[in-house]
Amino acid sequence: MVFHTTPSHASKYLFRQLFEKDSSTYTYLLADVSHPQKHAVLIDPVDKTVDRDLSLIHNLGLKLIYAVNTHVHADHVTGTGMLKSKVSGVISVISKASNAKADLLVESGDRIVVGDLVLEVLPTPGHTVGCVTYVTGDGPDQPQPRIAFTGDALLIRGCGRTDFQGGSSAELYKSVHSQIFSLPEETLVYPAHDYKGFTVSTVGEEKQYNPRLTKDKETFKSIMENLNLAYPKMIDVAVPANMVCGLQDPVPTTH
Ligand SMILES: N[C@@H](CCC(=O)N[C@@H](CSS)C(=O)NCC(=O)O)C(=O)O
Repeated sequence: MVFHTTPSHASKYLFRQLFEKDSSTYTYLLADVSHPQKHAVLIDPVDKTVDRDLSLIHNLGLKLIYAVNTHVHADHVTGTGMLKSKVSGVISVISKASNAKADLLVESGDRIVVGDLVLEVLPTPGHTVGCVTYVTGDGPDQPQPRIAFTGDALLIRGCGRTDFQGGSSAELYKSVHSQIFSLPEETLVYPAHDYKGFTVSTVGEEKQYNPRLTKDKETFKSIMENLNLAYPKMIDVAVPANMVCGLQDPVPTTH
């Protein structure tokens, strides 16, 4: 149990931060363990680590309901399609704005409900057109402080690049400031990647120390135009696959 919850909720929700080392991707497992069936959600699963994640879910006695993506990833294939093929009833989720296929296409203000746990959808385009942040609800029965799963919009002391998939530095600046930096300062920030060894931050910390997003908009745009990053190695495979959630409607295996 890692949530910094009030004592009354300390044993209600389960949270795990999982890592896929080849793409430095974080996957998050959340569950309402007070729910009779222990409903669970995976955020940003990776194909290579689906078996690890399912083994954990099995060990913990959880029932996976949702496999959720923050966006169409360019550096790895999502595990969403594999999860659907291995666990019946799993609902794949991505934003409507991503133009990708999934069972549930979410947009601003939508809520994903997992037991009593609520994930609210905040539109945070800029790294890609369809990026969203999922933030836990602010009701009294929700984790305290709130938790924001920012995908690649906001990384710890960084942010997602804006040079492909409809990326826009001006849009990303607006998204982070209006949607994420407006959350309570103590809100925990859990990104989709980390390349520096960080695991978690807070909105207040990023508002103070993020070396890109603390700058004015024009300086930010200039920083983003001069990152000179190589394209992700898997982009040509990952983007088309992730437009169908890895494998949206898998053909059942016959033996
Ligand atoms: N070397 C990796 C890709 C690294 C990279 O470009 N990361 C993206 C997020 S995944 S599309 C990014 O936005 N990075 C921002 C930054 O400042 O590093 C690979 O080849 O896969």
